Amino acid sequence: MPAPQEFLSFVDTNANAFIKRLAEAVAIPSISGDATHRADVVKMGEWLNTHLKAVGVSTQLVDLGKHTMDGEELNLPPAILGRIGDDKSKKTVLIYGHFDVQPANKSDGWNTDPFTLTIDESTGQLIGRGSSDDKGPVLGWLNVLQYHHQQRKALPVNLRFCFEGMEESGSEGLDDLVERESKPGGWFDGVDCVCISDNYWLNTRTPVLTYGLRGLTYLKVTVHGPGRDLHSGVFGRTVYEPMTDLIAIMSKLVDSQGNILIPGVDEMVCAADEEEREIYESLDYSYKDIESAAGGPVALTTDKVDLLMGRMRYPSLSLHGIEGAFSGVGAKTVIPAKVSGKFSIRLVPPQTPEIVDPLVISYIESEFAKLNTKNTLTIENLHGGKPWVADHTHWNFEAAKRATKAVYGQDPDLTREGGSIPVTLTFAESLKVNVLLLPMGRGDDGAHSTNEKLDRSNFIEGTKLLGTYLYELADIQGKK
Ligand SMILES: C[C@H](N)C(=O)N[C@@H](Cc1c[nH]cn1)C(=O)O
Ligand SMILES: [Zn+2]
Ligand SMILES: [Zn+2]
Repeated sequence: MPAPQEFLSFVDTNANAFIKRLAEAVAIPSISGDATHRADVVKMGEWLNTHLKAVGVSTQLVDLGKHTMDGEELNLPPAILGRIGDDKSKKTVLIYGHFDVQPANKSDGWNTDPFTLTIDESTGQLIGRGSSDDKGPVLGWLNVLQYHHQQRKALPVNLRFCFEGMEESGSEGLDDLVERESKPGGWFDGVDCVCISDNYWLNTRTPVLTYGLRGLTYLKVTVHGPGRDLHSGVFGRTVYEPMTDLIAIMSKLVDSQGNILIPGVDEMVCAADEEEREIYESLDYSYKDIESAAGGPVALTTDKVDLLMGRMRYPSLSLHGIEGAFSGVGAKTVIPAKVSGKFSIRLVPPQTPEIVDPLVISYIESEFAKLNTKNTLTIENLHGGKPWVADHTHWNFEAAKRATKAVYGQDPDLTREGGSIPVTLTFAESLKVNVLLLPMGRGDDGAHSTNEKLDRSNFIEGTKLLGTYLYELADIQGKK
């Protein structure tokens, strides 16, 4: 059953109202990684809950308990469970998304206020934190629901929803909820497949369906030294300096070509054979796509297959920052007393945080011992998640492929995503059903970066894609 023309026209007619609603969502700075914004994450969840109920979804806010962040005990933002439809003759689809965002400050290099959705009329870009990751896609589902509710049209499938406010900070508390609700009688009982719209096309031209995600382990290495910050003129060359030790350690984790220097980590992943390289060769991609998305001529190689495998099928280690170091304007002559280096490793099968962390910790400890310093070292895991790979020949993918062809007039590329969505594997394992990633945004959206945007056409055609996918699912031969 193709999506009704009336639905597609409704989306076009209401495009401006949908953008206005996206602006409301972007205006709530729901930054999960910043304790001072925890109330905003809760507010964003309440906003979404209200809008879901307004389009006919029965919802429940679920308390996920507490957690500790930067030494402070905080309430986790409630997750939202939703349901609409209970027709036994229809398939039941679980939709996941997140309403938290990454931090953003104008001073990071944004051209506009990150929490004011700015419409660039010349490019059609909707610029603002969360526009692409993941408020745009989440609101895409609201747009689809609004048509069915307002026009009193039955949905072609039953829907279940799971929205969280901690995805950007390790999805704390969510695995337990998903496992509990996947049991007989639980909220997700009877789910036939899962759809997540929370990643990106590879480029700016070709829609994709995604069948893999990298996992993640995020670590914080702290070097503790003197009892307080010191004057470098008074103490320079007389004490062991924490920053010097930390930089020595951080410089031994990865080289400038991206090779991970921790013994055993890169080696854990087998090399691709010629047949596998051909899969990457067939994707619509070039080093120019990565350079234009990155905003500079910085690709590690011009070999497209090596670039794609670097993003999708091999692990990567990135250095993110140093807490406690002097980073303000001016030239403060300080020796920081305690500094923490933060880095993460994107993991691919068979790697998991449990397997990789011990290798990392013992390597850092042995490198630290070689420094012969009197400073001390601690290592913490801030959060993590396992990698995930799905069967892309499943009817769930076939429905999404037909929907893509119908909306965009072209077949999607099949990709693995370099980013992580920790709960994906939990859905796959707890529900034992196929999970599909159906992204809305483009490869140059700048998720997590400055000037994050979602193209107007991706928001509007992406809404059509999500709705059309539900109609194709209803039609396709599969379970039910
Ligand atoms: C792919 C998804 N939209 C995303 O951005 N996931 C994050 C998850 C995360 C983990 N730590 C912080 N955020 C990512 O891949 O970085
Ligand atoms: Zn993100
Ligand atoms: Zn996301």
